[in-house]
Amino acid sequence: MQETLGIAVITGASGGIGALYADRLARQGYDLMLVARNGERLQRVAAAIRERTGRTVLTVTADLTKTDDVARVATLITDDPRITMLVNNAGVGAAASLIQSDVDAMSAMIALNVDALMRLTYAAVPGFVERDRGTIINIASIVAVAPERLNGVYGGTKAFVLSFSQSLRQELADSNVHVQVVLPGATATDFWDVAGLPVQHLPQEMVMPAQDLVDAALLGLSRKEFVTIPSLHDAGQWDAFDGARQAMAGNLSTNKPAARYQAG
Ligand SMILES: NC(=O)C1=CN([C@@H]2O[C@H](COP(=O)(O)OP(=O)(O)OC[C@H]3O[C@@H](n4cnc5c(N)ncnc54)[C@H](OP(=O)(O)O)[C@@H]3O)[C@@H](O)[C@H]2O)C=CC1
Ligand SMILES: N[C@@H](C=O)C(=O)O
Repeated sequence: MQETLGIAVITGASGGIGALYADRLARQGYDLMLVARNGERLQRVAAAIRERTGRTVLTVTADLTKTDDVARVATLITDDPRITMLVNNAGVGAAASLIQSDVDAMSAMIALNVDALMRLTYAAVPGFVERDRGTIINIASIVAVAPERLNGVYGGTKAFVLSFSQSLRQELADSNVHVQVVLPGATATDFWDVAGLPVQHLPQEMVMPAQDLVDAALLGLSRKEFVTIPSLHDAGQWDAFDGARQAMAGNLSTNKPAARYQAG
């Protein structure tokens, strides 16, 4: 068996995109720590990967909307110097409008998509910096830049993931800790059932198989990409969008209101 590349921690690994990351990273030579709520599904994913790759696969049953569970996973990450990668993938979405959404469910979504991701990143980064080695992969969404597409709270959580990753990347620029943020478009997983809009209801030309999404994202990672949008065919569109943002950034804070806001 090839030597280990360290342990990759993957949240939301009991199915969908996370389970595919688990498979692909184990094949690359990572041992795994897989996190999700459904222990039985996690065990099945882990057993299949052990069988296929011979890698060591640990499972951690945790509900990442719960403070104590997040703290438990954070401690596992902080305490284990063999961990070299964190894939912040666990997340839920919603298709309902603000008026039709249950505000407690929205709050739980923020706890998972934002707070858990932030806390686990805080748990991983200091050790990665100290050892000058590590990779953080944050799974955002195209709704980070197109929030009108689905539920607004969901879009807001993914905008957080993008902004947080942009800032983190800048902060870690002088280290060997790499940050990648992945913005999937619609991907064929259980996500859509959980979100309340079966994937069959989407135009099928917009829906990517989950295997293709993960393989493309990992190819982007191997090229040291920061932002990876597998479904965006014209990469120049992202470059123009981000270039406009960066050009504007230097003009956003001044000591006088703009002329259009000066009375008279
Ligand atoms: N599918 C899509 O179209 C898109 C998905 N994404 C993002 O991709 C990521 C993965 O989603 P995807 O694979 O599609 O969805 P799935 O619903 O297939 O998988 C979600 C995973 O997250 C886990 N999870 C859900 N809630 C919790 C929780 N409270 N605590 C711990 N784990 C939890 C689930 O496991 P369990 O139920 O066992 O806890 C499951 O393993 C999400 O962040 C999503 O926002 C982004 C853009 C598009
Ligand atoms: N990226 C999906 C959700 O997050 C979508 O295409 O809406």
